[in-house]
Amino acid sequence: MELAAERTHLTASRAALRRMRDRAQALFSTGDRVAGDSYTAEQLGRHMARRVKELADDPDTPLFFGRLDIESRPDAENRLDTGSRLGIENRPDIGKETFHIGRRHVTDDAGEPMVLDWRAPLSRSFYRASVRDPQGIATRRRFGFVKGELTSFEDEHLDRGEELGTSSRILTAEIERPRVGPMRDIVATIQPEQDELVRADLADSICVQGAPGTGKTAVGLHRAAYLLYLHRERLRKSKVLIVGPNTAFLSYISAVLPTLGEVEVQQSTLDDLVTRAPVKAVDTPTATAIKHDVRIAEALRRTLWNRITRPTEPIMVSDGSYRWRIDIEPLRRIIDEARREELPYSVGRERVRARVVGLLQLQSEYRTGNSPGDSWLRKMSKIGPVTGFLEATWPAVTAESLVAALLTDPSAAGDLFTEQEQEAIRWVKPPKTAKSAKFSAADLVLLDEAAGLLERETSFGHVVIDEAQDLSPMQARAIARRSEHGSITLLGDLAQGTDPWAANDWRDILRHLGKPDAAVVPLTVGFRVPEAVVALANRLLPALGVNVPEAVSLRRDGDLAVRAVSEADLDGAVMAEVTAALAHEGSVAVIAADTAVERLRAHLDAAGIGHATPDDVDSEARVMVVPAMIVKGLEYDHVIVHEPADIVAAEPKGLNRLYVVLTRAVSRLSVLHAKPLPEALTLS
Ligand SMILES: Nc1ncnc2c1ncn2[C@@H]1O[C@H](COP(=O)(O)OP(=O)(O)OP(=O)(O)O)[C@@H](O)[C@H]1O
Repeated sequence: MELAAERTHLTASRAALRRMRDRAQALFSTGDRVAGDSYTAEQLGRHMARRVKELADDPDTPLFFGRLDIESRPDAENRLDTGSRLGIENRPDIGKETFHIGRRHVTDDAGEPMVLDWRAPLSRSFYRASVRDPQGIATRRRFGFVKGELTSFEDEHLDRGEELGTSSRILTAEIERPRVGPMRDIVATIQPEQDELVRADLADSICVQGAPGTGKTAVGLHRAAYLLYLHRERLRKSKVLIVGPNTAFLSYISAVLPTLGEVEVQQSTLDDLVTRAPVKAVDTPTATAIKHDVRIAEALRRTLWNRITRPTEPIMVSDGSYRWRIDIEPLRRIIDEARREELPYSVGRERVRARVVGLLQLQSEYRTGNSPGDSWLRKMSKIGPVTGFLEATWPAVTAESLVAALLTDPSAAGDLFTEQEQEAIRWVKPPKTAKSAKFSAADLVLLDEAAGLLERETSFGHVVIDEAQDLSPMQARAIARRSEHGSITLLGDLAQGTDPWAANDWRDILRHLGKPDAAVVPLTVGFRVPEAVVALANRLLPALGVNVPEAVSLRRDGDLAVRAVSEADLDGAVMAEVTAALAHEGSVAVIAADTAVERLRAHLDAAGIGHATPDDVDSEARVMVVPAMIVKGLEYDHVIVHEPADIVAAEPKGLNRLYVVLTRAVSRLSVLHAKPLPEALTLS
C-alpha cells in the first residue's frame, strides 16, 4: 500500500518536472521576443538553455531517494523555523509534514514542493539526524530503486530510538552494486562525516586525507554541487574548477555533476591547465625534479626583476614646436616607486609608462595652458624616446623569453642552485629566439609561473583538486594563482603519492597552495575495496614511509586470489582469468606495467574479447587493459593484476603504485605473478 503511494508520488513528481521543463523550454523559445534588446535576449537565452538542461530527467536515476517525516510542531515559533528553512515561511499547513528528498527541487503547479533538493537546508537532516540528535525528524525513509523504478523502502523511526547507520540494507546494496561505466553520484547515501565536508562553508579551504575508496572524489564533486547551489550567482561569475590527474580520470567523473544538474563546471587536468605551448622536449629525471622544486620560482623571479635597470639618460621629446624633457632624477623615482609597489612585472611596466606620460602632460599643460586630449596621450605613450626609455629600464618580457633566459643561463639567478644543478637544467643548444624554443612538460609549469609573474591570473571562486598528493610545489603554485581569492578542496592520500616529489606532509602542499591554515580532515571508512583486499594492500603501508590512518572497509563481501604461475603461462593465465571474470556482472580490468599493455591487448584481440580504453567511458565493452600509470582514482568490479614485480620496478615509487593498483577492486581481485611478489606484500 505504502509503496504504491510512494510510486504514485514518484510518477506525479516526474510529471511535474516535465511540466517545469516544458515551461522553461517555452520561455527559451520565446526569449528573444520578450527581451527588450539583443543583449538581454542573449543573456536570457543562455540562462534558459541552462535551466532546460538542469531540469533534464534521467529515467534511470530516481528523482527522489529519501523522505523525512517531521514531527508535528503546533507552536508558531517552530512552524516558522521549519518554514524558513524551506524558504516557504507562510505555509499555513506546516504542522505535520513529509518531505521527499531528491536530486533537485520539483514543485507542483501551485509552487508547492514535491521533491526537495538534497542541498536545501532542511535536507541536511536526511544525512545528519541520528537518535542522539534527531533534529526534529520522526522517521527517515530510504528508497530502494532498480533503474529508476521504486522497489522498496527502509524506515528509521528516530523518535523511537531506531537507527540503522551503516547496516542499512539500501546503503549496503548501493556499495556492493557491480560497477560498470562512469562514476555515479552518491547523493542517496552520503554518510554523516562525508556530509560535513560536502556542506563546509564556501570560505573554508579543506584538505581531505582519505584511504583508497573512502569517497574523496565523491565528496569533492558533491561539495562543488553544494556550493553552486548555495552561492549560485557568485560562483557563476567566479566559476568552479575541478582538477584531476589525467583524461581517463576526468572522463570517469565527468557525468557526476551533470547528473546533479550542474552543467557549468570546468574540469581539467593539471597539464591542460598550464598548457600554453606544445611539449617538444623531454627532460632528464634530474632536470624534471629541479624544475618542480620551489627554488625555481625564486630563480625566475630574480631573473625577471634583474632585468630592471636604473635610468642613465633623460627623456627628450619633440612635440611640434615644443621640446619636453624629463631628467634622470624623476625617472629614477618613477622606477623605484613602481618597484616598491610589487605589482606583476608587466603591470608595473605600464604604470611606469603612464607616469612618464603624466610628466610630459604636466609640462604640456603648463606651457600651452590646455589639457591635451586622449590621442595626444596615446601618441606620447608610444613615442620613440618613451618606448626607448622603457626598453632600457623596464624591458618587455614574455613568459617564453623569461624561461628561455633562465634555462640558457641558470647562473643568472645567483646561488640558488649548485653547479651540477645548473648544468642539469642548462639548455645544451639554446634556441635562436624564445619563439623557436622547444619546451618540456616541466617547462610548461615554469611558463605558467613566469606568466604569473608578468600578469595576474584570474582566480576561481572554488577549486577542487583530486589526487593532490602528487602536486609538486610548482604545480601547487599554479593552482594557488588560480585560487588566490577563492577557497579550495584538496583531496588525496599520501600513501598513493607516486611522483618523485609527492609530499609526505599535507602542510607542505598547503603552504605552496597559499592555504597554510586549511584543516586536514581524515576519512577512513572505505566504500569500494572489500575487507580482504584492503588487508592485503595495507601490508604495503609500513614500506611507504608516510604516516596515514589505515582504511577500514565497510565491505565484508568480495574475493581475493593471489596465484603464482610460470613465466610462460602468465599471459595465458591472465586471459583465462578474464574469461572467468566475464561470467560475473560488472567491469573487468587487467592492470599491468606499461610495457605489457600492448601485448595483453593483442591477446584479447586474438581471443575475440572486445575491450575498451580507459578514456572511453561510453564503450559497451566490459573489459579493458589499463596501464598501472594511469589507474589512479579509477575502479573496476574485477581487477586482475599482471606481475606486481614489474609494476614496482617500473618507477622509483613503484610500491606506492602497487598500493594504488591493488585498491582499484570493487568486488574481486586476482593477482597473477611469475616473479616473486614484492617482499612487503608477503609479510603479514
Ligand atoms: N556514501 C557513499 N555511499 C555509496 N557509495 C559511496 C559512498 N562514498 C563513496 N562511495 C563509493 O565508493 C567508491 C570510492 O569512492 P571515491 O572514488 O570517491 O573514493 P576515493 O577516496 O576518491 O578513492 P581513491 O583514493 O582510490 O581515489 C565509489 O564507487 C563511490 O561511489
